Amino acid sequence: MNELNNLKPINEWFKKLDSRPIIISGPCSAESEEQVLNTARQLKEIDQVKIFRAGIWKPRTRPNTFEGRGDDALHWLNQVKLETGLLTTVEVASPKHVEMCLRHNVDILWIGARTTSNPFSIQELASALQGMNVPVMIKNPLNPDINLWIGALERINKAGISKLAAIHRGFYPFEQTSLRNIPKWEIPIELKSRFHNLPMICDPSHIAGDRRYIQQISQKALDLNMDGLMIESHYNPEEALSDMEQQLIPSELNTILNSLICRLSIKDGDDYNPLEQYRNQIDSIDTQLIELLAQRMHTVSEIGEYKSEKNLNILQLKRWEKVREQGIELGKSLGLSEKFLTQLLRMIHKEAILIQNDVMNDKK
Ligand SMILES: O=C(O)C(=O)C[C@]1(C(=O)O)C=C[C@@H](O)C=C1
Repeated sequence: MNELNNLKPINEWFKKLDSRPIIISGPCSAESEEQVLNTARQLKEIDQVKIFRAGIWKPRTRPNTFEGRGDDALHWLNQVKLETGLLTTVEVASPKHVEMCLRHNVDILWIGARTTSNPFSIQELASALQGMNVPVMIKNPLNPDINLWIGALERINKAGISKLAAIHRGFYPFEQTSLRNIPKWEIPIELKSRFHNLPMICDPSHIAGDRRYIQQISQKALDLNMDGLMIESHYNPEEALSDMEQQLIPSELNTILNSLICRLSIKDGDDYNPLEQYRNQIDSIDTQLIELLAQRMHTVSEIGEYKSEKNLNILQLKRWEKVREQGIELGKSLGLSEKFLTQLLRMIHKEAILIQNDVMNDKK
């Protein structure tokens, strides 16, 4: 059974997160104090940006590549908070990272795709987060396994984290594609349809791998009703030590954000329409209602045969009163109004009389 309890909408995580979509931005990695602060200062000028992201410990595919500045960078992030008022978020992959982030007042933690892929690591993080009141965002695992993603969300939620979000960053492509990661939009849609209250952020930078595609992926995410976007930015991407091609300078980010259309209402034809699910439920309930009514009328007809044979009255007042009373009593206890129940049962009884009338007339 799918279970995520007490999930809090992202707008309730912090007072500052009062608009939609939530925009998270900042460098792939915190490289130097100058880079972190310069980028943050430029991002602060963009109204929509509320959260500053930076990788501090970078789990890279191969060793001997830049793996982040580690603990020192936490001080730079604190500086960002003090100077710009932006909230901060950092990737954590071990209990030590969690402890360091909490000690340095990082506002929001995120768990990366590689970590989500490993339930052992997730369980260790869940134990470290037990009883903490810190928001956590969980990226999808590298492979398109929705259960692995759900499992990670459940483990962290079970540790008492109710400020929880999923981040869709696309899935590892086994073949070369124009995008760095395959979006497989059906997976976040399925996740959202299983957990309506789970905030969903899209990470267009990692899906794209190339800044040219970030606008269109961001728009698609918003069209799917996602709650926010995590987009990498760097004050000088040409000199970035990692993910150079996908980072935007803050002014480019601003242009993209201004071009995005945020749909406020759910329209027919959107790929994800929560109403559609309720309507499917209604359809299925209505089918059952009609089938049950048909069954009831079939029994009424059989009673009609019996009454005809034994020459009994169609109208049985005592029985009708009992049917009405017990129906109203049950319906009221389930929250239905007496007026509605009275009308409904009266209609059913009227139809029963008509059916029995027909049965008896046929027998004449
Ligand atoms: O119990 C019967 O005698 C019925 O025929 C069934 C039924 C009903 O619809 O519930 C129909 C007519 C009677 O007046 C009372 C009840």
